[in-house]
Amino acid sequence: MAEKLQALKQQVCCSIDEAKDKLHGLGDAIWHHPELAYEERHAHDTLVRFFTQEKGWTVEPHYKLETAFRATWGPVGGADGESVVNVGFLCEYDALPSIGHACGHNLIAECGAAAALGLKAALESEEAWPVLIKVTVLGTPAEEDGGGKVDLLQEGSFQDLDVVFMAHPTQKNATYLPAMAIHSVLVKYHGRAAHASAYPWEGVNALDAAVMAYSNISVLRQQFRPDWRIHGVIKHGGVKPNIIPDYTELEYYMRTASHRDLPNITAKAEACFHAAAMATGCEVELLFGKNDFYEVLRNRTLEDLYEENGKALGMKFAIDGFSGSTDFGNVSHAVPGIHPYFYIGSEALNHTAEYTAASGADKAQFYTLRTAKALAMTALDVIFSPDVLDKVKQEFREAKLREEKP
Ligand SMILES: NCCC[C@H](NC(=O)CCN)C(=O)O
Repeated sequence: MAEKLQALKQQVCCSIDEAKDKLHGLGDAIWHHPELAYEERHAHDTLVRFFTQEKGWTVEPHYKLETAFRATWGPVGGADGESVVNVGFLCEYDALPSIGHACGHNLIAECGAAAALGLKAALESEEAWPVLIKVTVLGTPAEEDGGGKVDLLQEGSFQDLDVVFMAHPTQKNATYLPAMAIHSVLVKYHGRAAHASAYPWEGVNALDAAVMAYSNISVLRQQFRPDWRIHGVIKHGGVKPNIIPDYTELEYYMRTASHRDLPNITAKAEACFHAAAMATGCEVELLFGKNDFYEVLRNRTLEDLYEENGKALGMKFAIDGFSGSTDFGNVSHAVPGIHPYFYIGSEALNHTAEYTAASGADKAQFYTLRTAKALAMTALDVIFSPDVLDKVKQEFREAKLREEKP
């Protein structure tokens, strides 16, 4: 049995290696054409074309969202009437404003596609399987802004998945990093314009409100727990020194280790925004982001299997580190899954121009496809032994119960 599983894992690796040029082409096409959240039309079309050209996939473009897609293969194996084990791989492909693929989502898309291709090839190489198996690739837009996975969850797109995999590029390999829950807010101050020298007393200064809000938050931060974060930018600050600004805009992200704390951090931040409005006489408008992201719910059974497979492929794993947030967090509360991180051959930091260069470099290919192999091998572990899937699901149920306790 163990030898058979090993041979199938070998098949995963060979198939991904054989497809490496077209997979590189896929990631490259997305990297060369960076698109913002919900606008990823080129990436969507590129991925849809890719899976349409591959044999055996049923492809649904514009799946529930304009720039989402679904590609499914199977079910295969098993006996009639048996329930299906549906393995999901996720592809992200949105970029950041001004700096392109500075978070390497082009590589996430490539990695998800590669893992799906590798797993399918291994499944095709074997005639008999103990269970019916289906492979699903979901193209999930808007991770950097909005949360396409949360939209898709609300549409029921994850309901028939048993287990779900994706991997995110960073500076090291890690089976898990503590992604934080996040809530966002756009803050608008409305004041009144006036000539800043001739009759400033006629003005109501919206820039003063923005600056006070920024300072209030900075003071508040000192009292935060170490696992809370708040950070913002001034998006509009006025137009000319001699016009008292009548409108300013800030955007803030509030993060906590658990989504249960988001209302607490939000209440504190709201007080800061309102205080600035009151002090300056401005009107304030708070527009909250449509989707909160949850922290990632861990599944150590899957993490351990992934680590074992990664190590067999030569990966070295870090055991700690920091992270931002991800809409995969919400997925992990609905379906057991993992969101490991992978090294791409560069020490550059995410969300910098240097990382954009690194995620488009040829060097990143080896690491991306190695990660895809480890994901597909982990999927094989789950499929090959029903006990493993039971353990994964049991751990998920227990984690949910713990998490739901008051
Ligand atoms: N508005 C959501 C921001 C998500 C963003 N995610 C990442 O940077 C990590 C994955 N791309 C964040 O700021 O954490």
